Amino acid sequence: MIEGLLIGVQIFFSCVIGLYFLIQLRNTRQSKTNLFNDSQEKYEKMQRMRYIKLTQPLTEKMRPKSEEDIIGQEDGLLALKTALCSPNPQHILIYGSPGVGKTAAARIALEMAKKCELSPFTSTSKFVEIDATTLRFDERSVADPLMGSVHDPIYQGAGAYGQAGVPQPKPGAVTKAHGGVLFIDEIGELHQVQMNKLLKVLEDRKVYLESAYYSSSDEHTPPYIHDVFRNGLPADFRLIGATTRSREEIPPALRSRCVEIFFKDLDEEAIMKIVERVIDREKLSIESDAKEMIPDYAANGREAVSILQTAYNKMLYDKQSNIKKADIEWIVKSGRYSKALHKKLNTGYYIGKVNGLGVMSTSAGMVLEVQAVAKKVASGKGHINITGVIEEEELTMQHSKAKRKSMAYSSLENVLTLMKTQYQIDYEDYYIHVNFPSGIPVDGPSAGIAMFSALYSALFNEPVPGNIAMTGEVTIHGEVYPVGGVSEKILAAKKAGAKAVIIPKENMQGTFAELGIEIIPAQTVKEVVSYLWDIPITQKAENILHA
Ligand SMILES: Nc1ncnc2c1ncn2[C@@H]1O[C@H](COP(=O)(O)OP(=O)(O)OP(=O)(O)O)[C@@H](O)[C@H]1O
Repeated sequence: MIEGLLIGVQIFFSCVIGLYFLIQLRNTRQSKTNLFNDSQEKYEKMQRMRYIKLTQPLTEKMRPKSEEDIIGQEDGLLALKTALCSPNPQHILIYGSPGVGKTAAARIALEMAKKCELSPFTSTSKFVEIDATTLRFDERSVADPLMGSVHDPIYQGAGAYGQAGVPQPKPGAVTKAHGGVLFIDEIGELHQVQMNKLLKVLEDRKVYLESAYYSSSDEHTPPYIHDVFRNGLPADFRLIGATTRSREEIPPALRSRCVEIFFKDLDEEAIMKIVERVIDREKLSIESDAKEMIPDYAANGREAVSILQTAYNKMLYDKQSNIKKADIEWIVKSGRYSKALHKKLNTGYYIGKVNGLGVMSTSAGMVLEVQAVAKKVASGKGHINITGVIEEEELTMQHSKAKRKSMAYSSLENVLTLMKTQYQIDYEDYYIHVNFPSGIPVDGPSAGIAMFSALYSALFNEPVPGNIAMTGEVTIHGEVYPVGGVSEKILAAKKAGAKAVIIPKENMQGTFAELGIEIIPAQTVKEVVSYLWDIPITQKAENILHA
């Protein structure tokens, strides 16, 4: 009787367990069918999407394809080729404004290096492009498209590796670029931690990934995974970083590992060539006054191509047969393009007005006007005013931040001291105003001699020739100290129509003779005065200067 009862219970439980597994099996089948149905639906949708194609935008079509297509960047392109077409290609940093051809030139330079016998690049070398502004910094490195990451079993659900409890490495851009070039656009925006990791990879030429789930003694871990964790993922590439930031803003550790190349801002001539190239290739019909307007409003190559693309679309929309001046005027107005300032120097003489020279954050030179007025007032009632300069600057040091008076502001103080000690002008008896017009905030010491000359001209009523430009730092003893970016400044002065440029003697280089403009090296402000107003330098002044 008890035996019969036990058998009954056994049969009952067997039925329950059998039923349970039957339901499980049905559920699994059901979810598999659902998964496949869902996936099939998505797959079909994707196939339909692949048939939809918009035509290639002009900006894409007009991407430079060969060396000849890069306009106005001969020096930059040559420097790129030299760095890459070598048995030991170098890492490169390219500085330059947006849309001046940095990315296009880097691509072309790699293509040329691939054909160069000396270089280790081969036809399979890849150009991997990544934008630092879109690289999100993830402290846990769960997803790191630059360095690569590890999908730990807890993150990846029921995949084969996850089920086996094995961490799965995901190669990043540094590995994808192995054997080729890794191009990082806007490299100056890279997070500090990512920058440090990148420097380490440049050193090691491989990237090490870590995971708490990796065990070197686990026999179930496939050999590929052991190899990755033991020897790292290969990452032997050449880095080309592009940035619109200035050299000073880029970490010195990166700069010291790279050859630095500067791309120029494109002038009207270069932009016109780009415009003509697009018109030619696309067989666009455009009236000549419409064409001539474009370089006045396009600040770079990308803008030039984009204005043309919009003009072409407008022409089609209006059912016209050619692009007219009115179309470009409409684009300029609706796109809020502002007219480029191509400063041209005048040949007249001016009191209290001097052409200084500066360097923009993009390393291009520019002419900066410096104005000064000086009016004698009752003794001790003087007032000093300086406008158009940055008043204070913040310095970031290794472990702290500090503030100081801007260098342009300090330069004026040097000039005032000089006026008092060497020219017996007590500024407390004068109303003095020095102004930098044009709205560009000025800083740095290099406007020193321009400020000095403008103030000297205003104080002594001495007119200054309008076709001379100058750069140099002034000390309180009247010496002219060297400054940066002198060749870019000379080129900017030449483009603006200057007859001569005064520069610090220490900055003088033999190659300046090829620039086709008179260069006047000056060691002291007395020499500047002597050149501008032909006042002989007295032995006395020399003695004061070198005391
Ligand atoms: N120097 C140039 N010569 C010929 N075309 C140019 C030049 N500069 C820009 N262009 C045009 O502008 C487009 C964008 O240029 P590119 O992407 O190389 O500029 P970039 O300097 O890398 O800009 P960004 O810093 O914004 O990435 C090119 O595809 C090309 O059509």
